[in-house]
Amino acid sequence: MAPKITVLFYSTYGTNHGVALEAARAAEAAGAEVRLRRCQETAPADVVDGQEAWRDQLEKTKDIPEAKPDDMEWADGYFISVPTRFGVPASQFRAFIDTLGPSWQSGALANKVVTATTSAQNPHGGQETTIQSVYVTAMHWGAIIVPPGYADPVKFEDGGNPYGYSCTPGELDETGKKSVAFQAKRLVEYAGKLGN
Ligand SMILES: Cc1cc2nc3c(=O)[nH]c(=O)nc-3n(C[C@H](O)[C@H](O)[C@H](O)COP(=O)(O)O)c2cc1C
Repeated sequence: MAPKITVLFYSTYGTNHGVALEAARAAEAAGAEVRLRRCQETAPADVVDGQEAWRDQLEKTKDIPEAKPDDMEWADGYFISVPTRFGVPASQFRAFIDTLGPSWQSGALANKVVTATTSAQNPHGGQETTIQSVYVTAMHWGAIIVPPGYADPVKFEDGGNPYGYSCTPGELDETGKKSVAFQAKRLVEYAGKLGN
């Protein structure tokens, strides 16, 4: 059976949306069944509407289904991409995560493979801590974390974050896409090995 992967993202301005699209493409190419899901926008409508770039991004992704607990229960693995906010994941991601209490309690989140990516305005503005924060939550679920490490030569060209691909806005170039694809393929590979 094809491994089932949920690509879960939140994106205010499009960077993590771009990463999620690459991840979904690569996971499918690696043989997975993929659900691409976005975290619901929780910022007040007047705040979103007050920024053209934010409003445009929300409009652009309106046809991507919002993530539901079933998307997490269904999958064998998660590819998570979220922006850095003051060194940790955006609250829109956390708001979704906070709906997962019953799924966790029933044991439905255990034994999944997880990998994460992020973006931040500054290369040292919290990319590593954001990804690690996602992994801390994954550990509470009993997940198996699948970081890229330096297990592919592309990791010596993409900025070299071993926890997960990370970039600044506008930086997702061909090398970045190769890195995201490697990370997604590795996730699918390990989902398959575990055979949940
Ligand atoms: C409230 C807020 C907090 C942010 N905190 C950080 C930060 O701690 N470090 C940093 O480098 N960038 C920070 N940024 C910039 C975001 O990380 C950047 O906009 C994001 O990575 C873009 O991703 P997106 O295009 O998917 O929305 C912050 C942005 C906002 C709006």
